[in-house]
Amino acid sequence: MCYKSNIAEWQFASDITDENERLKLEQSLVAARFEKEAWKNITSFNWQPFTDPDLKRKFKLLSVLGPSALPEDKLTQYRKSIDAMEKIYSTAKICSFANPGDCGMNLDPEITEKMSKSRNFDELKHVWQQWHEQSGGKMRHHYEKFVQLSNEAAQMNNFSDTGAYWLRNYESDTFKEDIEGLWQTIKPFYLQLHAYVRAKLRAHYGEDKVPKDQPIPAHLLGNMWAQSWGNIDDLVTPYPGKSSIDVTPEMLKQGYTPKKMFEMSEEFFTSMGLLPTPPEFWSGSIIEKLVGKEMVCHASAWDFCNGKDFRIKQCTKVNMEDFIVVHHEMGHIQYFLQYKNLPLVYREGANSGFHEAVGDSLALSVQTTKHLKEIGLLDKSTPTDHEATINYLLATALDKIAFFPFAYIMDKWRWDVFDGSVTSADYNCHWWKLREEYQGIRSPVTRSEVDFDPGAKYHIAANVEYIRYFVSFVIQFQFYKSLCVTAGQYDPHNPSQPLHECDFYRNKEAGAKLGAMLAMGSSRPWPEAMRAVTGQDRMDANAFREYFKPLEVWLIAKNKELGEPVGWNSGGLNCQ
Ligand SMILES: C=C(C[SeH])C(=O)N1CCC[C@H]1C(=O)O
Ligand SMILES: [Zn+2]
Repeated sequence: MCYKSNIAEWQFASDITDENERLKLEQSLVAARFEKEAWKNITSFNWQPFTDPDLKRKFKLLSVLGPSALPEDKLTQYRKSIDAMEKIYSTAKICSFANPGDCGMNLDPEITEKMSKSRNFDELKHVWQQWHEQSGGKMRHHYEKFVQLSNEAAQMNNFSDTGAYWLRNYESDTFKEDIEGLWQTIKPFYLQLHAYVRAKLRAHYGEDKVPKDQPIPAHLLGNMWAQSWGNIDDLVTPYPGKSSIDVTPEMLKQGYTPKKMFEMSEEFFTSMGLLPTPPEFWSGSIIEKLVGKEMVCHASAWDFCNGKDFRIKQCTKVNMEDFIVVHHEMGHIQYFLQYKNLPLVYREGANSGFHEAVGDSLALSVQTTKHLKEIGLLDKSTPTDHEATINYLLATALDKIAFFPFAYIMDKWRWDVFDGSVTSADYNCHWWKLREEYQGIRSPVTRSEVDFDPGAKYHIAANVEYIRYFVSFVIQFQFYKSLCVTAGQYDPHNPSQPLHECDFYRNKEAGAKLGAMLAMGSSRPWPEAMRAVTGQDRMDANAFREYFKPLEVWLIAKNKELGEPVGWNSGGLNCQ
């Protein structure tokens, strides 16, 4: 709900001190008292029989109080458990592999950089294990407390558990089935990508390190959580030297700064007739890691609900990966701007996945060879023949396809924990069971229930629901395809205009269509917002499959040629 972003939270997130933690807690208790009063007013009305759809929707959305339903002592414990985990995560440090005396490596930027760039099997294993030990390994008891209190709050709101409370956002009785159906559509393609990447990793690290028919060791994918594999594109690119969308070297050569990255992103939005950011955005945001302070570096966008104060906090590095994240965060800001005049209760995304999809939909246009040439980050002579296309689609697939099983298990694991089918005795075993079954990856070191590896990921430490990103990675291709058709940049019957080359930069019609949907906020059920952009009223993986079709054909043929088995033998993890 809009009023959740407030100054005390911002202060703690941008300057982690005991005093700021105390003030944040104090502020959240004040907010809880207000919410409880408002909730008592709302629920004193017999609103279910109301006939005015808009009034009824407002009462429906406001009639769920959330964790503030807890008595103050329990709410305090609930907040303290989450704040403690977020603080552990955001301040955790490890010692360097190469220089064991250097024990000041932070996740952002040192550890992330190492996981992305190192090709040393043992160094990657060291960094991976140390991070999991210093982050998740220090949180288990906080998480156990959080689960108990969060479920208590959910039940006070008439939900069976926290998972059910989270799913109300999607307003669908078949949501879990719909997600499973989308995963079944995407899974065959994921298995092909997994097989190909495993073959390439085996070629680099050797059969003993990356066995043919086994899950891939989790520390070799260029990312701490193996959620996006784009950073190992150099190891897996099909046609080396042909072309690469990683324009980081050119960004550095041209002296790009985080400020320039944000200004370029804003210009992409305004080129489509979308809204510019107000002065408060530039004066209030933190777009580089602060020196001499501990801060939450995980990127976030903030709406202070006064119609003019909107901010981003991001420890931006000058590279292509962060250039995409900048667009992701600016997509949140654009949504805030578009719905800022709606009643507070409607200042949300149509559902949480919509909010995550806005920036990514535009980033798909920004990253095209066509657009990168347009803004001078790619040489005009860069080829766009079939081999270049396969290189481009594979690099994109390393981020967009690899992500699905990770996003799915982030909440499958929590749904299972919240509904009680997994107890704390099996937290870690169940995590690795899902990681192996869905992602086909395995821990590089032996794990036990001394460890708490889920806590090594921000969204579990900070209690941020995650299936929103799974939804986003499906619908962003529906939005992208529809905006491309509107902009006359894609015609399914014209092979000279493939979907993946579409760039709707400066197209006002596409901007108007997207802006109109964003301005709806959460005032209408999300299928109506979906229809406003795509004409469809459901999530549909076909746009995604259409985008990657040339690559899927190529991967199937390549894996056959390599004699690479598709899939893996599961290690038969038996949790208690
Ligand atoms: C960039 C953000 C802030 Se909303 C983020 O958390 N994302 C964006 C993609 C997936 C997820 C992650 O980093 O795990
Ligand atoms: Zn986001």
